[in-house]
Amino acid sequence: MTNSTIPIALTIAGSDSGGGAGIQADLKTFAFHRVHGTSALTCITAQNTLGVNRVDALPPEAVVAQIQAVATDIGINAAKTGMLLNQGIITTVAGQLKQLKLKNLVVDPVMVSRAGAQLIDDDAIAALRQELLPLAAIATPNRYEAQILSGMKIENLADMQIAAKKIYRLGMGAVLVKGGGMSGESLAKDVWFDGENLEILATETIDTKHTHGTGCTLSAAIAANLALGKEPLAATKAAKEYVTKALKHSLAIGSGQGPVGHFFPLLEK
Ligand SMILES: Nc1ncnc2c1ncn2[C@@H]1O[C@H](COP(=O)(O)OP(=O)(O)OP(=O)(O)O)[C@@H](O)[C@H]1O
Ligand SMILES: Cc1ncc(CO)c(N)n1
Repeated sequence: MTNSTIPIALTIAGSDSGGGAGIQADLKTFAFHRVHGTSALTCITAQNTLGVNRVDALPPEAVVAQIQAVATDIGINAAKTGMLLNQGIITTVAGQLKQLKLKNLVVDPVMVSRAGAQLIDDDAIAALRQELLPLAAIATPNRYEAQILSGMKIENLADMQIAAKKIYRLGMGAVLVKGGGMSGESLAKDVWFDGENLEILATETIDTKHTHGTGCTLSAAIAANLALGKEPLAATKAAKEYVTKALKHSLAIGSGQGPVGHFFPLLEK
């Protein structure tokens, strides 16, 4: 039977040749949620479980053409942005998203990976802060991105809560400060702030080094859940449960940090 009612999600992000993060993680995550995934590539990374070897940007016009191709024909119920790399792409993407008046927008402000790789030009951070983040329904900085956006050091859960409140002032609907880069008690606890509710989202902590792509997978899962009609906080809680399960079935491939197992029910032996 054909299906004309499947929700549509769009990812605007970079390609990860290793298949664990970026566009590849996003499309797998959308598919797992039974959401049709569409994509606008911003850049191509030559990347594996050990790190990023090379990045090639696409021209901003090419990014616009991809977004327009999807928006004018297929439609978009929810979108996420990931690695946008440079100021030109960020400004252009923000302009497009403003025009589309998309309510369900998740902005993963990708700047630094947990492995320490810088994934954005220095002069692009201001554009991200001023032009894109205010359009987000939900923004999902990791520990290091939250430090840059809040201008404070984050050492513990209390710091994450203060940072969440500061970042919220940039104008998004809600912020989730992610705790994958924390240690001790705060590891894998995320802080949610939407202007009213300050909540700690905690799931089981998984003892694995194979965490490549957790952030991309989380923001894609939030977008998928928004496309399915969930409210922002419920969408985020469900996404965190999904990432935890995918981490439990992470893949020990390559000699560095392997990716999460996006299709874990199919991976069970
Ligand atoms: N070991 C772990 N056990 C359980 N959950 C984890 C673990 N590590 C990360 N997470 C969760 O994964 C999600 C992504 O957070 P994280 O801080 O890892 O993002 P990130 O640094 O953007 O990821 P990446 O750059 O690797 O894509 C969060 O919900 C976080 O709590
Ligand atoms: C393409 C891409 N996007 C995002 C991240 C952050 O994990 C990455 N490592 N690579």
